[in-house]
Amino acid sequence: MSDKLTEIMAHKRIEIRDRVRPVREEELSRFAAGDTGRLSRALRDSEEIAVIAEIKRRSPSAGDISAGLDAVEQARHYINGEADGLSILTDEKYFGGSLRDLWDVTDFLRDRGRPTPCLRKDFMVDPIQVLEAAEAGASAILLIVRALSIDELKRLREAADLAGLDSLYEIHSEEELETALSLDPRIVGVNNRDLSRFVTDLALSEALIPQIPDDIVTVSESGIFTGEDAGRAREAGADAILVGEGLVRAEDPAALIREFKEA
Ligand SMILES: O=C(O)c1ccccc1NCC(=O)[C@H](O)[C@H](O)COP(=O)(O)O
Repeated sequence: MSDKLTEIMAHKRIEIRDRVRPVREEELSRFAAGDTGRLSRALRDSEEIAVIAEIKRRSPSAGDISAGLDAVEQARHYINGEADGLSILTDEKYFGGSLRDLWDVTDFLRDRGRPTPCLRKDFMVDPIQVLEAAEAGASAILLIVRALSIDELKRLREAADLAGLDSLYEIHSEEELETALSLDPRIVGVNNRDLSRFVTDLALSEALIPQIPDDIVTVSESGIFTGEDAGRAREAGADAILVGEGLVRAEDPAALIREFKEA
């Protein structure tokens, strides 16, 4: 695992330590309500390349991106641009996010009558975080394959399934792809960012996405800024792109989402 990711995961395990407790099946399953797989369906149903638009104030690679960003206002731009899904970074220390952002955005979407699915983008290590995601209205969680043991991946997936949440398996190598494929994924995301050097390269999506079976929804993540980048991801066979910094810095995020979709 890269140094930064090791540091973040170690921090996360300490941060959640006081909240960890056994999570009962009934606590999770009351959220399932027959609507499992909302994110994977939304991404697959999109006629153009689907866009998951991310809310992110800062990151280890970019530093401050938009320290004062209002999560709901940003979500409003994304909805105006017809984003197919939203990704909300809930990690405070490294990304400036919070669970409050997730609650606020899902409340906003519900009030607007918009069912746009939200991904809780965080460093998941324990089922309690899956329960928190479901309580806050998320439709999906992130599982970073290189950061978790097989047992942890299975335990988190089981909790997500019980709560009716999709699991996005994030990979960065062929070996991680093999691991993800052994776990019957509905969604696999290729993270173009090398977390040890902090450089992004869409060539990774171009190499890995064609190796993913067609019945799995594929997402190209990180380092996408232009219509041309989105076109490269689409050419590689991606069903969706996940874009953070490019959209947060954009003067008109809704227009940029439309540009991605037209690429
Ligand atoms: O973005 C980082 O610097 C980072 C560092 C360590 C772990 C994860 C990190 N990013 C999380 C993400 O996956 C991105 O926020 C997401 O893919 C969007 O990337 P971008 O469009 O390049 O902002």
